[in-house]
Amino acid sequence: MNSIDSHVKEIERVAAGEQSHRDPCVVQSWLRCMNEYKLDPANAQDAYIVPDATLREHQEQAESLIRISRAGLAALFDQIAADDYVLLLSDARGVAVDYLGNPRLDRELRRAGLYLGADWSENRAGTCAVGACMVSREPVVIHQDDHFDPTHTPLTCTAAPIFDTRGELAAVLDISQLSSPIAKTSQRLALHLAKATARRIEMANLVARTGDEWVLRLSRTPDFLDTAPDAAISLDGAGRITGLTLGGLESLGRSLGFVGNNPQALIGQPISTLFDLDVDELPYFMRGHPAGERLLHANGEPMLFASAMSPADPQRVVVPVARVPKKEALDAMSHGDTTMQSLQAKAAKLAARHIPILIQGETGSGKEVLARAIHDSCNDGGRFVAVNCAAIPEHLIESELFGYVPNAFTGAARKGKTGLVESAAGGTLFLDEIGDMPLALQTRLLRVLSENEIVPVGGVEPKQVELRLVSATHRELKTLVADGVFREDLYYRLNAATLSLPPLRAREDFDGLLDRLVDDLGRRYGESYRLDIRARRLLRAYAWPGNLREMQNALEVASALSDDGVIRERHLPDTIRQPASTEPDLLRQLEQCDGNVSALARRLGVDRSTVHRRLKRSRQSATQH
Ligand SMILES: Nc1ncnc2c1ncn2[C@@H]1O[C@H](COP(=O)(O)OP(=O)(O)OP(=O)(O)O)[C@@H](O)[C@H]1O
Repeated sequence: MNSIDSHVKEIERVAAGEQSHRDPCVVQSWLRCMNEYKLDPANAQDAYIVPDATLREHQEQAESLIRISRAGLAALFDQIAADDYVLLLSDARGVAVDYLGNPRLDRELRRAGLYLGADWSENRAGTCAVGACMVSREPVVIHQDDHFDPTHTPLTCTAAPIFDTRGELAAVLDISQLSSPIAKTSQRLALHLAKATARRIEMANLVARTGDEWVLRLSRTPDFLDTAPDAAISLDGAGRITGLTLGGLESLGRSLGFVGNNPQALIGQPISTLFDLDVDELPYFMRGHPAGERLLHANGEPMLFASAMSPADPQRVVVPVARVPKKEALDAMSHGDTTMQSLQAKAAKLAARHIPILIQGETGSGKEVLARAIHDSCNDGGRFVAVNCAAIPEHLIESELFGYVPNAFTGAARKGKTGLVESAAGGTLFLDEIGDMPLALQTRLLRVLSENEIVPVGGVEPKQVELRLVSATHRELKTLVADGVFREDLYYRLNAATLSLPPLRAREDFDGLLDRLVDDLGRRYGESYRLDIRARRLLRAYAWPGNLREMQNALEVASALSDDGVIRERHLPDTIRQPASTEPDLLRQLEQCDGNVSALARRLGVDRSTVHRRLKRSRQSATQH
């Protein structure tokens, strides 16, 4: 009898009621496969990967959990990658929506179903770790011939459930290997790691979703109370339990006997049903008090150590713009965009010396923010003085910039006036729209740069000024030189150190910027806002001619229109909500991303193969027309 036959016979004997040496969770799953799903163990089926469009739908629904889980999954993968484990995050329907695996094994992993988009629901795939975990809501190891379908018996798979803050199954974390030692005990460490990571993800999810509530983190010992607690619960202002990390709480409850059979039933109950604790006492359990003394009691008995995070706890929020320490202002300008990173490094070096800097970039791309960041990054005590050359009437620019001596001209103040250049002495003069500066003044500016001196209107005595000049323009200065309206010598003087800000549509850190602006709005209005996936996709797909300023305004309006803090498609301006781009539009958008398919894929929120497919279609339709 070959091994497949003996495997099938064993399952049939178990189904007929024979005792088995297998773990109870395996036996129960086999019985479900035979009796409920009517699967045939002799009928081997290949792993099933859902179509791209279906996968995207699953990913969109799990979007926030995927985002919150990412750091935990990456840390886990680092620990297990050397042993050729793959890591799958499956949603509550059993479809792998996130995946980390060794690209070297890509083809084998895909064939085995250890891959993005694989459907591991038990009624389709038979006994498997994801499927059994979904049904039992318990961590499981399904090792080799524990699998029901003979196709999967080479694999070893370990899964742990991830619950949402109300105790519903949200996802399953699975780590698997294509081949493994015979002994099932070889997977003990894998089980421990999967459980620990699932707890961390539940914890991160609870903290991320309860911005305006208290979070009470619980631990058996004081040692890791603030850094790696066992479980957590969230509490509203009246001290009622609004959410919990079910996996952690169950395991604590089991060992301490304090939770009862069903921690989910705690939702809505006052915290006093669990511990001898009142909401007013929570501040005592915050960081700053010795961890060893933050001990919770139940019925007078010491129970668990606790660490409370207040709704305004700085650990819970992204550092707001206003609170960015000045020295780090330059770093805070981007969130992983490579062009910005090299620009920031260049800016930091230039700022350290008094070299004139020219910032180029489309309107609203952040030229003034960059100029301020340069000033703040090495503030030597002087002021940041911003002048918009296009906004001051031409006949006033000279006196505004250079000041004037007493009674210099009719209507001038009797005591004279200090010019903006002089008031920036020791600091930074920011000349916005420098392309609009009249020619005569350009000559005087050149003198400031080369001689470090100014002569006020009506005066003869030059005054010494040391300052950092940062200028900005959204126009092509070279063209202005060719047209004779911008001095060539000044152009060369400024052009030596040019910083070109990328437009928003080309930024690789688009999502980071978006989240940052949404967080900033939340802080400004004391609310908590988030974007739903459709709104996010529309924002990604839009071309943003007005760059960050336009995005900031759109989000400001959308957040005001949202009733529950969720920014949805209908809250966005019409210009952004217009129907999804047509195929010829796609070519235009590709151009805007400098032909970079990965950048376009990120912007549209789809994968690269989808972009390639759509581009092929649009090129075909372009040649047909
Ligand atoms: N890196 C950034 N992160 C978040 N917001 C930013 C960033 N850069 C700019 N902004 C926001 O975008 C808006 C436009 O920025 P800024 O005024 O610096 O642009 P600009 O290029 O100088 O515009 P213009 O050409 O019209 O003068 C501002 O409200 C600013 O707060």
